[in-house]
Amino acid sequence: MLDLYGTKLPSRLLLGTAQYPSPAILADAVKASRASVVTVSLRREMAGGRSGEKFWSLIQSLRLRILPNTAGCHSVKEAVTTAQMARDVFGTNWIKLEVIGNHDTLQPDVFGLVEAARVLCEDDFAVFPYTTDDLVVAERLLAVGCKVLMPWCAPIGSALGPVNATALRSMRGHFPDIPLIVDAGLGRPSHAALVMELGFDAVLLNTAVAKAADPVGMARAFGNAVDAGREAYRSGLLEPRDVAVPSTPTIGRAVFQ
Ligand SMILES: CC(=O)[C@@H](O)[C@H](O)COP(=O)(O)O
Repeated sequence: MLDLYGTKLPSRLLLGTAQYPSPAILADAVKASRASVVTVSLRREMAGGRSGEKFWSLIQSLRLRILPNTAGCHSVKEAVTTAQMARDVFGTNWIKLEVIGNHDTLQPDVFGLVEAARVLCEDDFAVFPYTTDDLVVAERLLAVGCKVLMPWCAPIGSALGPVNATALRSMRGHFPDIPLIVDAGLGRPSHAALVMELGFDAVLLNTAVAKAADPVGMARAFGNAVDAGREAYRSGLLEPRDVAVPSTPTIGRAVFQ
């Protein structure tokens, strides 16, 4: 089972709740994915008025673990304040911490991220930092109290999939005991399977499901891909090699008449 801050979760898929064609499709997609955690944006809640209330009731009806996020925050102050409000609104100390540093790539401001994580960890938050695949930044996040890391594999919403699988592999190797969740940039179920085969503990995604022609079918496909990738990792994948190795025994000689 996936263990995040002492909470055991049956699924290794975390799903975002934005951009779905309708609330009903969102609910069906979440169920089809078998996700056990959904992310929710405080900004959306606050901006939504009555529709925000309905959305929140829907999310609650799913009876899943909620991971509020600080999506859209560009400074330490903004992210910390949003996290503190989210704790009150959603009744959880879990926070997916985003401090965005660049408008074009939506990549994290890793300096602000470490500082915001420090403040929030001191305030007893369970911080899930949305970060890059940089090992030094990862060390800093762990040093200030994060117990989970969430590296991107490509820019949010890009659907590019793992653009630097080598860096992800290296991250897994450096932090064998830290839960690592790939967050952002996954476009296809095969991308999710690939990062799970690398030994990542879970994936978090949104756009690839919400914007699919059939979000419910795509959610199911991602759920299956995550399971397949995890089982493949646990079953011991073969290392690729450059030379052929016969897969059929060739002892003896065939007799031709
Ligand atoms: C939903 C969420 O919390 C984000 O970090 C992000 O939106 C996920 O990325 P994709 O939308 O690229 O899957």
